[in-house]
Parts: sequence; C-alpha cells; structure tokens
Amino acid sequence: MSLLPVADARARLLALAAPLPIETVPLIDAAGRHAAEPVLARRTQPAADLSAMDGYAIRFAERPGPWRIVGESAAGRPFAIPLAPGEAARIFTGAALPPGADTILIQEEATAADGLVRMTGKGPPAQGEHVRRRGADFADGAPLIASGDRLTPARIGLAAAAGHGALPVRRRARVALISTGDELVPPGAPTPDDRLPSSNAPMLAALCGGPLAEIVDLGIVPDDLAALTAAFAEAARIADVVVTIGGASVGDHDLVRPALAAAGAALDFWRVAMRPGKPLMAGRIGDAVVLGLPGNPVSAFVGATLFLKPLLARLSGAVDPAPPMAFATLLHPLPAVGGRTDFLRGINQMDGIRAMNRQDSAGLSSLAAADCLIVRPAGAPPIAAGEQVEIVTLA
Ligand SMILES: Nc1nc2c(c(=O)[nH]1)N[C@H]1C(S)=C(S)[C@@H](COP(=O)(O)OP(=O)(O)OC[C@H]3O[C@@H](n4cnc5c(N)ncnc54)[C@H](O)[C@@H]3O)O[C@H]1N2
Ligand code: MOO
Repeated sequence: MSLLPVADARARLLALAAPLPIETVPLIDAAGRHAAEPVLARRTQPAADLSAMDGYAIRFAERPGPWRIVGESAAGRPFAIPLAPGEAARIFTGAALPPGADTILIQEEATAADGLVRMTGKGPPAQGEHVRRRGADFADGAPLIASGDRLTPARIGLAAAAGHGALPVRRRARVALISTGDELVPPGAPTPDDRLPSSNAPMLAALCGGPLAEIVDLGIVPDDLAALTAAFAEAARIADVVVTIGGASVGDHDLVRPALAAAGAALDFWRVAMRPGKPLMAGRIGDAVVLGLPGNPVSAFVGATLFLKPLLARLSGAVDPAPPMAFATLLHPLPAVGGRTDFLRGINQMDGIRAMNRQDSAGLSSLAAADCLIVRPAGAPPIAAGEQVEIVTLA
C-alpha cells in the first residue's frame, strides 16, 4: 500500500461510518452535538409588537403630545385597552404595545406630570421607533436549524426560544482507546528509565471526549500478538470506534496490523502522506470503525485532529465533519515541502503566524505551546514571509 493523500484518506475513513441512531436529549445536554432533524419554530417571536425601551407607547402622528397616561404595560402584564386619540401608556422593555400605539417615546426624552406626558427631547425619528415587530426574529413554523448543524450555544438558545425543551440528536459514540507498548506505564505510575508514561491516552480523551464521545480507556496492552488480538476483539464488541495507539509502523514490535487482522478487522488503508502521522491506518472491525494512530505523541495528536475528530462528527451526523480551517499570514519564510503534507505546530497572533522552532513528532512541549497547525501541502514550493497559509485551529 502506498501513501494516501490526506483528503482521500479522510474521505475513505468517513465512508466507513454512518451517523449513529437518534435519541432525544434535553437542551441542557445537547450542546456541541448535531441536530438530527430540522428544527422548526413552534411559536412566533416576538409573539406581539414589543417595546425595546422603557418609556411611553404613543401614536407617532401625535408628537409632541401631550398625551394622557391611561395605563401601564409591563413584560408579562400587557395593557390591552385600545388607546384613544391623545392617549399614551407607560411601557417597559419587553412589554406589548397597547392596541393603537405605534411608537415608543423613551423616558429620557419625556416629562410626565399630573397624568400627562410631554415630549421634551428630539423624540422618536420615525414611526415604529423602539418597537420590536411581531415575528421579527422568527415566525411559527420557520426552519431555524438544519439537520446536521452543530448545536452551538446560540442555536441552543434559539431552539429554547422557539419552544423546544429537547432536541433529537445522534447518540454519543463509544470510543475505546487502547495504548500499546511494553515501555508504557499508566500516567502517574513510577517510571524507571526504561519506562514511559502513556501520555497519549489522556491527551486523546481530552481531545475527543465530551459531547460527541464517551471515552472508554482500555489501558495499556503489551507488545504481544495474542494479548493485542484479544484486546482489539473485546474493544470491537463494546465500542463504535476502536482507537489503537502505537505499534503502527514497521518495526518488529509493531504488531497492531497483524493483531487487527487476527481479530477479524478489514483494513481500508494504512499510511497517509502526512507529517507527522504517516503510519495511520483505518478499517472496520466487527460493527466498529478502527483507527490506528501512531505512537509518537504529536503524530497521535495530529492524526486524531485530522481523522478521529471528523469521524466523531460524522457519527454525530455533522454536515461537514472536516476540521476547522482558516487562513493566516506567515511571519517568516518556509521551505519547499516533500511528498507528505506537513502539519507544523504554529502560534497565530494578531500580526501573523509563526511555526515553532521544534517540530519533532515526540515534542509535547512545543505541541502544548502551539495553538494551530500550519498546513503545507505535499509538493508545495518555498513560501515567503507575508504569504497566506492555511491553518487548522486547535481548541
Ligand atoms: N523504519 C521505519 N521506522 C519508522 C517509520 C518508518 O516508516 N520506517 N515510521 C516512523 C514514524 S513516521 C512514526 S510516526 C513512528 C510511529 O510508530 P508506531 O506507531 O509504531 O509507534 P511506536 O513505535 O509504538 O512508538 C513511537 C514512540 O511513541 C511512544 N509512544 C507509544 N505509545 C505511547 C503512548 N500511549 N503515550 C506516549 N508515548 C507513546 C513510544 O514509546 C515511542 O517512543 O514510527 C517511526 N519509525
Ligand atoms: O509520521 Mo511520523 O509521525 O513523522 O513521526
């Protein structure tokens, strides 16, 4: 198998998965997931013409008054009697206009005394000033959120305002993480010099856990074919996505591919034209999708950012599961790129973006300091300071 371009590999991975079954969850649990059906307004907002300011509800044509104050309209307590000519109602923000009123005179431009109110400032410049028209935000039945849209905080608020208390979304994916390698110990355990904390598992759980995934950390499995085979088969029984970490390359102890095969997995691809992260693999194992990430921490992180997160978005029913991309202005030149697309750790600031000095695929310190990945496509020529580069923003 030769190296697959990143976009092709991602498309092939996403084709291995379909959105998970639908469940309905309260709005409080829906943030960050994707609408599984179009969300329509169940009411009109505002439901009546409302005042946007504290003041007096008047007829614009009757300026500058005076008007006789015949009542008061507050939010939730409307004054429902039609205003006769020359009448006004005291009104507060969010309150319904009484029938007959068409404009708000704000109280800063009015003086009230002895049951009368007069305009004392410039007054409203036009009829309808400071009135929020019925249906100005949305009308009953209007489509507000498309199926597959991410439920951002604002969309959660919109759904609530539109009369929804719960929304249909896709069930969260169960993601099993399996760290492989004789050298690994659990984070926090004693580490003799020939041992290493399994930092990738908590890092990937932090990267991918949350609204889209329930992480099941199956711990560390030694470099042993039988043990790996058994662990992968068990993971496939309990998870929607099996993520293996390490053992993905070509060394004598890189047993993930033979163990996956022994556990019944069918690999779709192995090795992607990217740096870091080349020995990434994907396929199906039982009912689950399997994603094999390389063990080098930055390779695992970049692989999860470019492949695992989009896979979780697809399982959640996202319209566009690709990672979030943006453009930034490069502060210094960068050399030509070889046959693999480079994902360089970078820092993006107001004045532009710079690549970190250290880019080796085991360097967690520079990864922790980075806020984006600079994308340098395979085969790209050198690039000068001041040019635009594509970036993947990191959360
Ligand atoms: N002859 C070749 N050697 C290598 C190639 C190659 O093409 N030919 N590819 C290199 C590339 S690129 C990468 S990336 C690495 C990744 O290989 P593996 O996925 O097999 O990773 P390991 O060998 O298991 O580990 C690499 C490195 O990462 C550490 N590691 C592993 N798991 C964890 C973990 N859970 N937490 C923290 N650190 C972990 C491990 O100790 C190693 O230091 O292969 C190159 N080799
Ligand atoms: O592709 Mo590897 O991730 O360069 O170290």
